[in-house]
Amino acid sequence: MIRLSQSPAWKALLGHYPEMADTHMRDLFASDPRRFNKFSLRVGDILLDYSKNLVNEETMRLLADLARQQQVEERRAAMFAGEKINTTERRAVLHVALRNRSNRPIYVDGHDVMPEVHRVLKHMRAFVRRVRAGEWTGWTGRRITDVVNIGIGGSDLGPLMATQALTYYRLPNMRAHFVSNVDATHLVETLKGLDPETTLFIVASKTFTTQETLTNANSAKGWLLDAAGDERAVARHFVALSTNAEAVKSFGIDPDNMFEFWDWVGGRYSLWSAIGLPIALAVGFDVFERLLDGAHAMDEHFRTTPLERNMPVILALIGVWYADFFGAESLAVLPYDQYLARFPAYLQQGDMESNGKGVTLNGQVVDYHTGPIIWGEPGTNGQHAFYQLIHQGTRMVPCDFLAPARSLNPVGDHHEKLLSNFFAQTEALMKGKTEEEALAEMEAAGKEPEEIERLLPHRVFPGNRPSNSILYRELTPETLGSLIALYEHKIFIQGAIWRINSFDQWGVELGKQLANAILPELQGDESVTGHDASTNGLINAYKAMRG
Ligand SMILES: O=P(O)(O)OC[C@H]1O[C@H](O)[C@H](O)[C@@H](O)[C@@H]1O
Repeated sequence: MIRLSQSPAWKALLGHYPEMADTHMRDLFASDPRRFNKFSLRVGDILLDYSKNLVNEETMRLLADLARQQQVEERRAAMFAGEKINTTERRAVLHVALRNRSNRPIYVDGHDVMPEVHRVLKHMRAFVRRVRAGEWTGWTGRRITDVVNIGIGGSDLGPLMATQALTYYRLPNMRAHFVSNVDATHLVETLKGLDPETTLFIVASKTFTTQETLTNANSAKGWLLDAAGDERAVARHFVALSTNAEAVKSFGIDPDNMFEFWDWVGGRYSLWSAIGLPIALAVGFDVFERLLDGAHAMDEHFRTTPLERNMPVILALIGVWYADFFGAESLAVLPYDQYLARFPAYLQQGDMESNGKGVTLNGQVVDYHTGPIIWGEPGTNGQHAFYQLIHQGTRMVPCDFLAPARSLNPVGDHHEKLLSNFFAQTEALMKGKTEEEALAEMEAAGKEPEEIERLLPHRVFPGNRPSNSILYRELTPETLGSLIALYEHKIFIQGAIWRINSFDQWGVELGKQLANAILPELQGDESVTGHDASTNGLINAYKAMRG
C-alpha cells in the first residue's frame, strides 16, 4: 500500500496548502457573503459553524478526497458491521451497539449482540429503581444516599463528566462521588463525610485488574468492614461493572451484583454500557436512556450522511488539515457551558489515548503527525488565563468553542454575557486587529505619540486563528449524548485517515510494567542500583527523605 504521505490526495493537499497558508480569513469572509451558509451544518439541535477556518471549497473538496482515498466510508461500514477493526486486540468496536435504539441487529462473529445489550440495560434499570426506591438497602436496612464510583480512565472520566454535565437533571437524595487516583487522599477525602451504612460502592473496571481501582476498592472494603464487622455486608454495599466475571467473583462481589459489558466496548467508549450505572443512579434511568437516544441520533447521522455533510467527518478533516499541513500541535476544547467543565478532560483520554499512535495498522512508522494534544477549560475562565497565547502567541491553536443557546439557569443577563464572550472570541481570533486599526483606536482615544509608539506593536492582533463553533439549543441529555458521539466519530475518522488503530492503547503499558518492577524496591532501606543514574538517584533520595 502506498504511504499516506506519498498518496495522490495528500499530495494534492500539499499543493493546495501554500495558497491557504497565504490567505487571511478576513479576506475569505469579505469575498464571500455566503461563507457562513456554505461552511455550517446542522444536525438536530446542534449547529456547527466551521466557516472561521482556513478553508475554501477547494480545501473541503480535497479533504473529502483524502477521506475517500483512505476508505473512511468502508471503515465506517466495517465498524457498524461488527468487524474486528481493532486489529491488534482482534476486537470489534461497537459502542454504537450500546445505544442502538433501532431494531437493527448488530453482529459480532455472526451473533446478534443486541439481546445482551438489552438484557444488561434491563438489569441496570431494575437496580436503579430498587436503589432509588429505597428497596435496596445497606446492611442495617437504611436506604442508600451516596454512591462512590471506583474506577480510572474510561471507567471514571466518562461517567464523571456525564454525571457532572447532567447535574441539572439529578434526582434528589442521591449523591454521586468518583474516586480514581491511587493516591489514598482521593479515597480518604471522599469518604470523610460519608456513612458506611448508606454508601454504595461501584467498582468499575473493564479488566478488573487495574492496580489503582483494585487498591481503592480493597481499602473501601476495609472501611466498610471496620464499621460493619461482618463480611456479609459487602454484598449490600459493593457492585461491579466489568467484563471479567471471574475476577469480580474472587474480589468477593456476588455475580448477581455484577453488570456486564463486553470486549467490543473500548474503555474510553464505555459510558454507554454498564459503566454508565453511576450516571443512571444520579439522574434516573429515563434520563440515562435519553443520553443513549442522543448518541444514537448522531450515530445515524454519521452512518448515513455523505462525507461532505457529515458533522464528525468535517470536524475530523479540519483537524487533519491543521495537524498535518499547518503543523498545529494541539486542539483547545472550550465549552461555554459550566456543565461541560470536565468535557475537555474526558476528551483528553478519548482523543489522545485513541490517536496518540506512531505506527500504522500494518506496523509501519508514520511520517506525518497523528492525534493532537487536547486541552481546555470552560469559558470564560480560560479567557482570563491562557487565551493570551491563543490570540497573540507564536503557535497556531485551533479551537472548538461550544455553547448552549439557552441556559438551564437563566439568571439576569448572565447568559447574554456568557454568549457575547463566546461570539466575540471567535470573531477576535479570526479578524484580529491590524496595526492601522490599533493606531486609529489609540489616536481616537487621544493617546500621546510616545505612548502610541511604545504600545502599538503590543496592541496588534494577527488574527487568522481558526475555530469551530458548536452551538446547541440547550444541554439536554440527548444533546449531551450527541455531542459525545460527535467527538467519538471524529476521532475514529481521523484514525482511519491516519491508518492507525484508534482502539488499542499499548502506550500505557511500559510505565505500568516499570512501576510493577519498582514497587518491591521501595521496601526496605537498601540503596537501589539497577536503574539509570537519575532513577536510582530519585529512589534513593526518596528513601532518605521518607525517614
Ligand atoms: O476499566 P479498566 O480495565 O480498569 O481500565 C481503566 C483504564 O486503564 C488502562 O490503563 C487504559 O489505558 C484505559 O484505556 C482504561 O480506561
